[in-house]
Amino acid sequence: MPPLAIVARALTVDFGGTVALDGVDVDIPAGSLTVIVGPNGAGKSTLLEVLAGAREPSAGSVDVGAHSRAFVPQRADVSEHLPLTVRDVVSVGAWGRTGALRRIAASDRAAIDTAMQRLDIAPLARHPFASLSGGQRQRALLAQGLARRAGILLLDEPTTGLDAASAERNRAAAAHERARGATVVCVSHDDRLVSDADHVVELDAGRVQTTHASLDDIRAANAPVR
Ligand SMILES: Nc1ncnc2c1ncn2[C@@H]1O[C@H](COP(=O)(O)OP(=O)(O)OP(=O)(O)O)[C@@H](O)[C@H]1O
Repeated sequence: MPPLAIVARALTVDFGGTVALDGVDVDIPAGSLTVIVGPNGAGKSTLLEVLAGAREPSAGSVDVGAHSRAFVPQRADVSEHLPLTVRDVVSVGAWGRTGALRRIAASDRAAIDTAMQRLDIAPLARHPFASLSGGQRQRALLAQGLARRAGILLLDEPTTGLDAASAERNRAAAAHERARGATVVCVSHDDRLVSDADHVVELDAGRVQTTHASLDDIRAANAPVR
């Protein structure tokens, strides 16, 4: 049994009568690429938010040990009116390491530059974030997550709505993070990303249906990937 980066037990999230998660237990192996799959409304994004520490569950526990976490939601939570450049938005990723009011270290600046290059947004560094297209914003937010250099990187649908080249770039970024030693957890409907996974968690109606070591495992079990 490999060491675990995340141990979640009996997670329940109740949105005032809508039970999004209903007693979910998940173990995420350290250093794995885990993909959470399932139909619309299954509770995937809610589970990712709870694993990221971005949402308190109604009941249950999440243990990440000493790992730091970086969470990349699907959409930007950045006001259109804030005069932030793309580089500013990516730099927020380093705040998790330095604190917002401390000087950004040279190693953090290098991580910010590398993340922007990896997602091919370096030419947009000085552009206002609000002027970016949806796909460009998604890449900037993923770059923000990479700049954090966290032990656990949680990505909500990192390839949805992107052109083929951008989707491939984001899959490569996830693979690179795993190769760096990070534990990467994605919610995705992307078969290619699922086929890269070491571990697949299938959710339906707020419950874990099955966990699989890989896409081949799912196919062998005849379970459709939705
Ligand atoms: N903030 C919220 N308030 C109330 N209900 C919510 C909220 N967020 C999610 N839900 C409900 O919780 C359930 C699970 O939603 P969630 O977004 O986690 O599903 P999902 O599997 O990520 O779906 P999709 O594939 O469509 O993104 C759904 O019934 C949804 O309507």
